[in-house]
Amino acid sequence: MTSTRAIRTVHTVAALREQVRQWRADGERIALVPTMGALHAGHVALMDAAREKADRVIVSIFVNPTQFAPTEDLSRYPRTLEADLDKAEGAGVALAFVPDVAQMYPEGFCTTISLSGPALGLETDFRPTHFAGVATVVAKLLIQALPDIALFGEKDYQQLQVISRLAHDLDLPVEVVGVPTVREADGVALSSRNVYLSAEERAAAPALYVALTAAARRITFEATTADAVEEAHAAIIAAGFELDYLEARHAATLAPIASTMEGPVRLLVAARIGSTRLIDNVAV
Ligand SMILES: Nc1ncnc2c1ncn2[C@@H]1O[C@H](COP(=O)(O)OP(=O)(O)OP(=O)(O)O)[C@@H](O)[C@H]1O
Ligand SMILES: CC(C)(CO)[C@@H](O)C(=O)[O-]
Ligand code: BAL
Repeated sequence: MTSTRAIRTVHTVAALREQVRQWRADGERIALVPTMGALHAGHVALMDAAREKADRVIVSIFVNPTQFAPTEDLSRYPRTLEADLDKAEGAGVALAFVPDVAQMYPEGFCTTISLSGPALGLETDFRPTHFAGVATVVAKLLIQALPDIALFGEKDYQQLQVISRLAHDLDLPVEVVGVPTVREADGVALSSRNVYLSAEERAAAPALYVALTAAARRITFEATTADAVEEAHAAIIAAGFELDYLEARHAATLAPIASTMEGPVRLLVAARIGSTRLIDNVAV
């Protein structure tokens, strides 16, 4: 069957590499936007930023099993490939790389990346195997596509710092670019997992961003982080969430930080409401 789409879809590393080889021969600059699909306006912002910085944009769509713990939502994670291809095409993406699990993890696959630094604490305290899975799949994608730049959302702020460090430490010849979080009008960060929220849970969801921005304002005044974090903690619990973490960290290293005198501060939160786990973060 011949596709009528302007976007080309490939499923194998060999086909991805052949397309990249042709573009490189034409002297074109290439951007990669890694995703797990279920694309929304947050992903489109990454693609738009990629279009501004490169001649050709590749989006990868792969729900990576190795970053999910056995108890997590791998089986129910939203999968909307046709709508995703429409959105990517609308955003001017030239190529969708849509591998299956056997393509990414063939029989006998047994290599993972071991992390420290920005991977310590926060998400890792609650999803201990998560970043090893993310780092391994992102390293594979970067080596498969060899883009000039790769774009990631600040919504997953710890992931962005882990990947920046990974690319630097492994001398991957790619510039890692962070893109600001796209939010709903009420402040809720767009996320594929928002579809899990009931109407009542969705109504409570802005509490995360409201509490974070209030804490950021207070820290700007007081310099110290502890009291503002405690106040935000209480506000989020009062809104009906169970808190995994709410912490002030150094914006680049993600080391714990007590005051703005020690460096730039980022506030990061993960909280659960019903069966949904949301994350968010703001700069101070
Ligand atoms: N609201 C957003 N603003 C900017 N970037 C985003 C936003 N949501 C996701 N991204 C980025 O899109 C890329 C792909 O993310 P992913 O496919 O996991 O989507 P997601 O909405 O974050 O889903 P999940 O619910 O799994 O967290 C990541 O770099 C992520 O940070
Ligand atoms: C970077 C990523 C595509 C790796 O699977 C994923 O963690 C995501 O969507 O943020
Ligand atoms: N956007 C992060 C992917 C995950 O939570 O698995």
